[in-house]
Amino acid sequence: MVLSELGGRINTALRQLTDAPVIDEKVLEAVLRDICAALLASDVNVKLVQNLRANIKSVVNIRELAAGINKKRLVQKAVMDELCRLVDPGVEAWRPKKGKQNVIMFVGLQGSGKTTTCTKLAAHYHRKGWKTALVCADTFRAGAFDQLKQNATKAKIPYYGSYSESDPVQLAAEGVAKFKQERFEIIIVDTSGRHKQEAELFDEMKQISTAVQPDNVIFVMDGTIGQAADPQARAFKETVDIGSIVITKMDGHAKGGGAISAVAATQSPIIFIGTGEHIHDLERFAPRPFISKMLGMGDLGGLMETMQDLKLDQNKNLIKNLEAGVFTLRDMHDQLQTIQKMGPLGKVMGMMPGIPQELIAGTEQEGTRRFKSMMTIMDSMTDKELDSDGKMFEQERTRIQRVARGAGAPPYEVEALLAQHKQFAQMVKKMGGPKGFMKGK
Ligand SMILES: Nc1nc2c(ncn2[C@@H]2O[C@H](COP(=O)(O)OP(=O)(O)OP(=O)(O)O)[C@@H](O)[C@H]2O)c(=O)[nH]1
Repeated sequence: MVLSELGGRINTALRQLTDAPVIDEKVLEAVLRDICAALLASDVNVKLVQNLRANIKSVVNIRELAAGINKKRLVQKAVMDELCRLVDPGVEAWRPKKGKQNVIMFVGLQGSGKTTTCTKLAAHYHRKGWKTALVCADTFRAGAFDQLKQNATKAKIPYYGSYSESDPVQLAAEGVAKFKQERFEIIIVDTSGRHKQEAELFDEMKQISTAVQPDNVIFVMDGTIGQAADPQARAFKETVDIGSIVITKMDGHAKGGGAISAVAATQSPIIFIGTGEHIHDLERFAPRPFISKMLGMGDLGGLMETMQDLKLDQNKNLIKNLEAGVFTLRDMHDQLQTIQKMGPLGKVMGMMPGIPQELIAGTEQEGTRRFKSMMTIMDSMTDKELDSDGKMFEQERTRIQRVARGAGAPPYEVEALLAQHKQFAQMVKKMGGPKGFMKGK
């Protein structure tokens, strides 16, 4: 899962607030030190980390806080707010307009994932009912047109390109003109990349931009890029008017922090992240849900969208329960089962509230093992237990022993699962109800 290790480390740092008998400046210092170290290890830009630390310290002035104020919650909130600010330039992301010919131009270095992301984005809009087309203006890399053609054909998306025309500006202009005339609503233009920020690449980008007059320029950045992200993003921003960012390769072991900090350099919002090589491996990005997911707190909005996209109707009960602010052990059990149906573990997992962070971290194999162990524990519960809020385990602790025996697992694993469930049931309760998060959906 994206940045799950960073999320885990930040959570560990924050746990010091719970463990300390009194929260004083020393404790706050230790928490901030560990959070900053974790961010730096994930390649988040050094200056941004320094700002984050200073901002939190200015909000949480331990010595001057009045008695009775919940310091732990104050620190947690300040950390959450600052992490969100890190990925939020405070600019509203561009949105295509219905009934208009929206031209989107992709830019980025070679191999950053432009061509792949163009098709992913086209497929995304196509799924949502927009009349979408692709234009390949990458004449630099010989295989680029074939790659786009292949992906577009698979996704049933009309495309334009040429094997013989070598002028990318002309190709782009022709393709866009053709699709505009045919009243396509989303016209995505793929451009070529180069090994590094060369003058030639930037000249070409400028010329294409002048020729097609894009409504939005998307800057595609490789998530594994590290601290080099900052100068790269600045160089692109100075040449073309970047409107939004997509960060790719955020699956696997990408640290991601470097690319994420590019938000500050470009002052442009990240709109999607790429999480794999397949056409559906594109996740919508929004600051708060992303941070919430990174910290293992789930992303209900993203989850709902994915469930709708994948037409997972069998989860009607879960949706009903979530809306009512209820989250039983059976809901947790069903969530895990749903993951199995959704394909590779870890893909959708981070979006699901109630899925322990430890399950997401580490390799696919480790995840699968932990996943199976949780399923076995829940399969050893009775129907009454599964449909409950888990309190009966606290009241009758022999139930824990019985389930552990049945699952062949140590009792502490059962307790860990129950603790996790409790935490998320509380969160769901807050989000449900008349004013809750789900009501805005
Ligand atoms: N794992 C993973 N791989 C990705 C992702 N996005 C793209 N890739 C892979 O990255 C490689 C480069 O992607 P391309 O789309 O060809 O990159 P490009 O920016 O168009 O490259 P040029 O046309 O040479 O400029 C391909 O092997 C893609 O499959 C992603 O989100 N995750």
